[in-house]
Amino acid sequence: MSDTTVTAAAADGLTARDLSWSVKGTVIVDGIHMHGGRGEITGLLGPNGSGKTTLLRAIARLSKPDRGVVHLGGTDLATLRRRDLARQLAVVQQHAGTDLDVTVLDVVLLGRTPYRSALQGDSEQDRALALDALQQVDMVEFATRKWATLSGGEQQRVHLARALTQQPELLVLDEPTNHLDIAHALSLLALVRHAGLTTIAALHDLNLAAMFCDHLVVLQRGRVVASGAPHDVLTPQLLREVYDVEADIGTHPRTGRPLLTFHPPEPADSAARRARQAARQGVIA
Ligand SMILES: Nc1ncnc2c1ncn2[C@@H]1O[C@H](COP(=O)(O)OP(=O)(O)OP(=O)(O)O)[C@@H](O)[C@H]1O
Repeated sequence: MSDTTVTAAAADGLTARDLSWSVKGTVIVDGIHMHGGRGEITGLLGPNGSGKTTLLRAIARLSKPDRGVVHLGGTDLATLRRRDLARQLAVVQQHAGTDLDVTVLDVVLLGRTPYRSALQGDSEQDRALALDALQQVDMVEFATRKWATLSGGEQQRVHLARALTQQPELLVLDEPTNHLDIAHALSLLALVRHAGLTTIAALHDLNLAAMFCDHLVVLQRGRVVASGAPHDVLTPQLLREVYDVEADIGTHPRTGRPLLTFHPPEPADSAARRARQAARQGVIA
């Protein structure tokens, strides 16, 4: 059986095995094993600096892992040429800005690049796909606007439109809601769910993660410390141990998903919390 041959375990969705990445001798993500079900949203959680972006970059082959493999539908992503990889996965990164003097529609049409030759222009079908994606993210009236004039949240929605226009199997989203108001955050995640793509998304808002993700993976200091269904993962104990916060976990009356209510920290706890946070900043052995 060749490396790229489908195996029973890896055929369905995204599987990372023993994925590790380090910089100048410091291990940033360490031996990650995770699975994202086909057509499901897997939420990647963890405090600032826990390794979410680094892991997403290694999964998307934006950086080369030190070791480990990533399979999508049974294919080892490391075996794909750039163009084939771009047909398989689309990435929406944090701070993915560009200073180019281009329109919003031009940015979305970049999603069609993997499907055409260097000399080929945009087809009518490309434009129709791009405009449809802009419609879905509620940005179609901005199609002719200069990209650089958009707000952070508008740029984020356009980046999702570009990723959808790419028609990938896998969507990799790094904090896709961080610039969005609550209405657009909810509608963007609902749109992602409706798209039915295998999706892995780093999220900071735990209530949004609970509401939209099928599966959660929690990172702490570059390692997976919990993974499973939202109800199983989001416990008061995990929130205390990983985020150093106190919370009550109820059930959303309409969705049946976990509903988190956080306790404001007591002023007297601040010094102890800062000390615990400083202790957590340690380098991974
Ligand atoms: N190229 C690099 N050189 C040095 N340190 C790095 C590099 N890339 C990442 N790190 C460090 O690795 C750790 C993990 O970073 P990463 O961006 O993956 O965290 P994150 O979980 O996405 O954080 P956040 O929630 O703040 O976005 C951080 O401490 C970061 O400073």
